[in-house]
Amino acid sequence: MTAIRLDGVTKRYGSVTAVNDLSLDVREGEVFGFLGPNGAGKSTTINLILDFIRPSEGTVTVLGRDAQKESVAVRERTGVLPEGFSVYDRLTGRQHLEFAIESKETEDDPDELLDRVGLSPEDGDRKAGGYSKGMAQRLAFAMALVGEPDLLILDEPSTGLDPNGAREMREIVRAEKERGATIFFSSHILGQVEAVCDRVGILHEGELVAEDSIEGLRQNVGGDTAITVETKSLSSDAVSEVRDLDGVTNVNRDGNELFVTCDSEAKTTVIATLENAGADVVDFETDETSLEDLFISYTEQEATA
Ligand SMILES: Nc1ncnc2c1ncn2[C@@H]1O[C@H](COP(=O)(O)OP(=O)(O)OP(=O)(O)O)[C@@H](O)[C@H]1O
Repeated sequence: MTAIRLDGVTKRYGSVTAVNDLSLDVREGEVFGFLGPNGAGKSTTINLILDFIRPSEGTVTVLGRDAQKESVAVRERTGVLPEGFSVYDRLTGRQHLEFAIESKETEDDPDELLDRVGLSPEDGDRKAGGYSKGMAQRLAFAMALVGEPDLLILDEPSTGLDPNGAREMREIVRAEKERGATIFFSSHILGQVEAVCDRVGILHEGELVAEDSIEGLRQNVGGDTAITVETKSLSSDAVSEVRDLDGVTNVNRDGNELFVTCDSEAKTTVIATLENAGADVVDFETDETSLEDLFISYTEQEATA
C-alpha cells in the first residue's frame, strides 16, 4: 500500500498557486524527506494531507483512504508534529499527553512517552508555559507518538532542538520506522533529512522537481563527501566499523572527533553506523557546499526551465 498518494493536486489562493499539479507517492514503511525552500508549498501539502485545507484540483489518498471523505479515520492513524506548535501555557507536559491519549483513546503511559523524548517526570509536572523551545518541541513530538500511529508527519521536527535533541529525534524516527510506521519528514535542513530519510522529494514553487534517494540525487552532483563527526565517546570498534563500510575512502580520528571521506552512497550510513556501534554522537557536519549545490541545482534548474 502507498502511505500517501497525491494525484495531480493543485492548491490556489486567489492568484497564488501554492501547489501546482503535484503527484507524489510515499511508500508504506519509508522515511520520506520533503524538502523545499521557504514558500515552496510544504506546509500547504501537509495541510492537504491532513484535510485542514481542500485542494483546488486533484486527489489525496492517505493510508488507503480518501483524505477528504475519510479524514477522521486518517487522523486516528496519524501522528502529527506541526510546525510552530504552541503549548497550552497552563497545562503541564503530562496533561498535554493525557489529552492526546484521551483524544486517541489509547492506553499509552504518559511517563514512558516523556522519557522517550528526553523529558523527566519532573519536567512532566511543570506547566508547559515555562518550557524552553526545545522542551516544547520534545513534548510536541511525544504527542505525535501517541497511539503508535501508522503515519507520522513531522514538520521541521528539529526546530529548537540542540544537537543532542536532534540526535535523539533521529533515533526515534529510526525506531518508529523499525516499528513499521511511515514517516513524512518536512524540512529545509538537508543534513537532518539525509541522516534518516530513505527517499526525498524536493518541492520548488509548488512543483516537485526531484523524487529519489539522496544517493540518487547526489550522484547527479558527484564527488566525494567529507563528514566531521563530534562524539563524546568513540570506541575503536565504532571507528573500524565505519572504516569497513563500502564506499568509505578515508577515516581519520582526532580524540573524539572523526573525519570521514566517502562516496555519496556511503554517507547516509556513517552516522547510523556510529550511533548503532554505541558512539555518543554530539554533532556532525557534512560537506554543506555540496549539499547546497544539490539543493540549488534542483531548485534553480526548475526556475530557469
Ligand atoms: N492561507 C493562505 N493564503 C494565501 N497564500 C497562502 C496561504 N497559505 C500559503 N500561501 C502561499 O502559498 C505558498 C506556499 O506556502 P507554504 O506555507 O506551503 O510554503 P512552505 O514550503 O511551507 O514554506 P516555509 O518553509 O516557509 O514554511 C506561499 O507563496 C504562501 O504565501
